[in-house]
Amino acid sequence: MRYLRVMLQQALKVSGRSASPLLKWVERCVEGTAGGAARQTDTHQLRTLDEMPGPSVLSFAWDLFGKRGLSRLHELQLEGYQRYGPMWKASFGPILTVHVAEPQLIEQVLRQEGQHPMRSDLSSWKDYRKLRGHGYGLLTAEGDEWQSVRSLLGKHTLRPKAVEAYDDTLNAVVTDLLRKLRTRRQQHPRGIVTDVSTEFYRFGLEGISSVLFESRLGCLEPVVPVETERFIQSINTMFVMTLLTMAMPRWMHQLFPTPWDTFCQCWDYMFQFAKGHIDQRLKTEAEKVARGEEIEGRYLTYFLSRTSMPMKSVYSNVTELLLAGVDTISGTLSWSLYELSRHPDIQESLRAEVKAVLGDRLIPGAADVARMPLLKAVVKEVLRLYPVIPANARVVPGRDIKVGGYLLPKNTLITLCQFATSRDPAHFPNPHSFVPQRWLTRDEGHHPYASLPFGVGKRSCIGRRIAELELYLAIARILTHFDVKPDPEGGVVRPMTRTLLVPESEINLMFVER
Ligand code: HEM
Repeated sequence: MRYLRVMLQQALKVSGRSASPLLKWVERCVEGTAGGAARQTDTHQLRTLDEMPGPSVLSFAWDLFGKRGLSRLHELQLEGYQRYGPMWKASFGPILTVHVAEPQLIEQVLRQEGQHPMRSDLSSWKDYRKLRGHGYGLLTAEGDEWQSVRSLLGKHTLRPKAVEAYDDTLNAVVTDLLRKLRTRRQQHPRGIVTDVSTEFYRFGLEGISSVLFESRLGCLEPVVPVETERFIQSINTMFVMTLLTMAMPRWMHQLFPTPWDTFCQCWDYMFQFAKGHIDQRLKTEAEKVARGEEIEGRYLTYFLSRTSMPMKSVYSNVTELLLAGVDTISGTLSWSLYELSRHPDIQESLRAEVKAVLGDRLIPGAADVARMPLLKAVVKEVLRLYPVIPANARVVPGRDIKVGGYLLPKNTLITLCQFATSRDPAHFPNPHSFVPQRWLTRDEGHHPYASLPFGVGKRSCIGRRIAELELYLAIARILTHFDVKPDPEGGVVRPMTRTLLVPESEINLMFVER
């Protein structure tokens, strides 16, 4: 039935009637049978978890560990859908999780998430904090603690006006990135910057630090400070170890201590790094106050430290914000340039859009990028194809919930298969192709929950506006200065899961000075 829907949709779209009422009527009729699992609750008895299909514990463990499944977790979503339909259960080590791979069902879950949504247990992250006596940051806090930090931070990160104020700060970081790209291309006989993601990790860290501390770390200087490299390396290793430590029952940590020990060492360094920068920044402020100077901070750490939040929470929040701002930006910027280099026509149209808005100016501001619809469409399309968080999650504590005709007991971990939905031909024709134009028409024809790279609702990404601004400013300026081409000797780069979705191999790009 699902394929009938896809064929009907595509046939109508090919005939140029994508926005027609006919398509909507067909979709409604077909969804009444294929996507209507939810509606079964009205007429049928709810099914239990025992009746849900899914691989046996052994076969899933074999998929994960025997067939490199940990790095292919995003592909296992597509395979799971093919084998079991839109909902299936699987045991990820000691954790039983229900996979949900249709936007209608994801919407049902998110509409029942309650006042204080819980993403997932993130057991190993929380275990580490308990072990060391650290506080929780926004990523790991729950309940009232989460709510109060969210309200505080949201004032400075979610309001458009507050975020626009960061455009000068971020543009200064983009200026350094351009200089670094120029140096790197000059060092290569064919103007190629190898492994662009490494440079973009540094850009991500420099960007989020400038927003958090209003001071620079020097990540884009010719000689990168050792501690920032070590911080980035700690994030990478910690993400690899997250999946491993969560897939292993706790008693195994003693039998095979390396993953857990490495995981803790990475976090130790990240907390230490963040604390060092916060203490340094606050000391400078205190000295200014002592000299009777006015302090006028516009950076997040300053806002946090002026609240009644205990310092322990300031440290953990800043650590988690630093962490959240690195891989997310690096991955999305790498894939954006990778796809633009392979689609020179789209790159040219985007450059024309930037020029039309900027005129003679070279540096856009927040108000300028807001007038660049193709730029926004490119980032949306990149995040559809390569959602940084390929599988989001929710746990609903306290009560059972109904999803797709099943009754899910309270505390069930529900995996929201965003990678599968955003590559679903029922919602995105030609789903594996880079087609930013699909976001430019008013009636985009897909379910609103089909591509949710930043999540949705109360627990959605708090850094979304900052991330988008940073990406828009960087892409617009890179294209103003360079033609970006693929490395003629490079091949196709595929994504892989490392908790987050990252490029599986190096992305090498040719930067031609304009
Ligand atoms: C392309 C860039 C980014 C993407 C795709 C992204 C995506 C996400 C997603 C999917 C979530 C989970 C939402 C949910 O559970 O519904 C999330 C949460 C979060 N993100 Fe981002 N993110 C990005 C950049 C950033 C940046 C730059 C920051 C820091 C300024 C950040 C900070 C956070 C935090 C703190 C949370 C937890 C929010 C909460 O639990 O209340 N993110 N992000």
